[in-house]
Amino acid sequence: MSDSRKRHEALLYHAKPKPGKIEVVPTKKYATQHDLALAYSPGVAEPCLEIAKDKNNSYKYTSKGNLVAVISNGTAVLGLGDIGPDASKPVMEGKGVLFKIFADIDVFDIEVNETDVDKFIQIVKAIAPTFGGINLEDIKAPEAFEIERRLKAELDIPVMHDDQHGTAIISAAALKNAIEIANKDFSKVKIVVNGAGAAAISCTRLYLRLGAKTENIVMCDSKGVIRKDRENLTLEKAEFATSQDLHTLEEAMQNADVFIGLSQGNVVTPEMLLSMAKNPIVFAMANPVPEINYDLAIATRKDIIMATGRSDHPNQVNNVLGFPFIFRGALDVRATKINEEMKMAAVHALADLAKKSVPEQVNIVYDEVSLSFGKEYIIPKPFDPRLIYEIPPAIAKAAIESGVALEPITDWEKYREELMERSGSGRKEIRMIHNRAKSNIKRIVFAEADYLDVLKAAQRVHDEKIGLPILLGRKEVILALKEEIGFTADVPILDPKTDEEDDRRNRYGEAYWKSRQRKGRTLTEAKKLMRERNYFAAMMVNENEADALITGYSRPYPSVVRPILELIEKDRGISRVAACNLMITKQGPLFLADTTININPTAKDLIKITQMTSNLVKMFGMKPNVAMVSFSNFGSSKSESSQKISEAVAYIHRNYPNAVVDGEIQSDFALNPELLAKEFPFSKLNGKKVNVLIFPNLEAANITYKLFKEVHGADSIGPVILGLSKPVHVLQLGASVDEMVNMAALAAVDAQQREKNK
Ligand SMILES: NC(=O)C1=CN([C@@H]2O[C@H](COP(=O)(O)OP(=O)(O)OC[C@H]3O[C@@H](n4cnc5c(N)ncnc54)[C@H](OP(=O)(O)O)[C@@H]3O)[C@@H](O)[C@H]2O)C=CC1
Ligand SMILES: CC(=O)C(=O)O
Ligand SMILES: [Mg+2]
Repeated sequence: MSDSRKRHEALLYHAKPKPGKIEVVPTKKYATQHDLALAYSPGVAEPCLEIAKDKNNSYKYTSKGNLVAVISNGTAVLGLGDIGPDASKPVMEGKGVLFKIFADIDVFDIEVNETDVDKFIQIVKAIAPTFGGINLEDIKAPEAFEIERRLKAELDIPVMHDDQHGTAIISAAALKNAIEIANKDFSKVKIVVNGAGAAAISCTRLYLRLGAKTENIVMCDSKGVIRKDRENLTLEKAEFATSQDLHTLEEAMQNADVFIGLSQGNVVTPEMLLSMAKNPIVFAMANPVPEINYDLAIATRKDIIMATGRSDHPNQVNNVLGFPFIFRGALDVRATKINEEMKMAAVHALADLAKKSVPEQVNIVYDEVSLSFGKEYIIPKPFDPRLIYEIPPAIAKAAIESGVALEPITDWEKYREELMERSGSGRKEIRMIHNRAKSNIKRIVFAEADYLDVLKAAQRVHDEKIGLPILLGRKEVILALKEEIGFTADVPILDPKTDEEDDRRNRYGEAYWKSRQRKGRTLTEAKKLMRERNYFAAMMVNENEADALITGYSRPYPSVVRPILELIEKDRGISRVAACNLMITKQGPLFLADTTININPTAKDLIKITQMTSNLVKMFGMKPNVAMVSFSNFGSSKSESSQKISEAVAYIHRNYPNAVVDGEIQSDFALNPELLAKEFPFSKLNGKKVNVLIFPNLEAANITYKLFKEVHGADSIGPVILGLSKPVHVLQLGASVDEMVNMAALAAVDAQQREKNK
């Protein structure tokens, strides 16, 4: 995209459909006069009086505890310099967005027209009662140092100058990892820091705490190398003044191992990079234009480890990875400060996270095949969903241990769950299934492991200890893909077509033939069929050589379901199988059936589908509340489809009077308790939260589940086949890695359950 297109797009993004990026949203009901009498006068007086008695009550009755002020005077806005408070507002709104989306923290952005240090401090102190924390942003050095130091001392809520400490934490974590990858030693690396402002000084101080040596550091400002013989140095610059006979950045860069840029765009040349030591580490962090362009840098040196502050290249070293999570941890224990211990805990947590295997959704967001720790992935990506539950606990723990937490956490598991919920990545039900799968590891065959996404799912199942994957498919392809994605674990790989599997094929073929000999199959045919992956995999489960099977990623659903139904017996008492999808919606989990198997079920089929789905719901630890949906309500239409539903409902009511099942009912009545109570108070669903929808036919069910997925972005598990005697599940063609992992977890729990019921 051309520069003028980019500029136009950025302006349009900020201007339309509403100017700006953030708005205030009420968190309480405000629909009726009664609601307003609580929200405002007279009801509001009560919390006011409670807070007047004890100001700590503001954490109980107001949004203070989750509200952070992002405050700037616009004197050092990104690398744009002193552009003033008005012009800084888009950046401050942007920080507000990042606080919210990454850590569910609410923000008021406050742009202050004041450069005098005393007055600025006075203003911040005066507004501090509103907030649970204060994030100072884009305030230039040296004023930023005094402002932060005094506010920290004089306020009892966490105060952090993001450009100093957010940047220091992230860049220190990234540098720690880069040094490890480059096989260098923190105590020996020669570091050039370009810039001697708020960010540069704090970053360098933190590197010293990680083992860097003052004598190995050369710092430059806009006038060149900061030497001891320079006059009128600020205290902070004097801390890093060198006695080496160096004058320019160009001289300083010679043989340097590390370049840290926190200055201005385009001040580093390719020649300077070429003069650096072997395997140089270059963090060009000025925003929006780095000290040297990313592409130019990597074209100049093949051995470079390169990072910028931008999101459009690998290795984004930017404080966005820090401030949301640092404040989250601090607010959650009501820390009075953000201290050195908390910062160090964040450094190590971030550095360690980069070494763990990366969730698929991160690969998807960043359009990567497989991110893994190395030169182009030295630090986690901001959209990594693990940040919210890995970083704040580390910070909260450090706050508690260092004695600055007013409300220490004791139940860490619960806290982790809460953090997951905040990001929306929690999905309680899915986590519950994952956790249960982990409690008793089962062997899961992935019948199409020679497909990249299937292999990635198997890798996650292995790494997250959800199950023990057995990989089926073309062995050489699996081995090559395993190497590509860094799946190093030694797990079984079976190729049903090769001679190596002769033995198994013969055994499986014979067992299959025995069960089908009166249905027209010959032994030769049966053995030949075992070359086909789905037959082979299903027989593995039948013969108890695997506990569960996941297949269907690469072929149309019917062509996979057919052999499965031929090979796997139905459960006792089941004449027809069905399929259910669990959708994780904003209103909670919803089980939909039959989404993929019975095109036009009869009343009898609907009864069975309801029973099997209810059993699945119970497997998730929930009570089924079943609405049998239609286009009509309780007999309002005499159509064939409405009548078959009402027939099924009548049967269930007669034979299972305690089951919470009702219909036929329209889906809006089923899902809206107030509407239901008003119009159909007699319904068994009255006062219940419906979590199962049984549809009159496959068309309606299938369309609905796909609409949920596409329009609402609802996560799903399924289609789960109901009614088979073994945990065998067929994916929809092209299922995502997440869907496959969820399905594998469910299959494992299914296997555990059957083991228990034996
Ligand atoms: N990636 C990230 O997460 C972050 C990046 N940054 C970036 O770091 C830069 C500095 O921000 P911040 O510290 O807050 O600002 P400050 O205003 O506090 O400091 C700016 C510093 O840059 C120096 N400088 C300016 N031009 C040059 C030059 N040509 N060569 C060497 N030094 C120069 C100034 O020198 P002098 O002292 O002589 O005026 C000053 O020391 C900005 O580009 C900002 O975008 C900042 C925070 C986070
Ligand atoms: C990222 C940031 O805070 C800055 O560049 O100022
Ligand atoms: Mg900043």
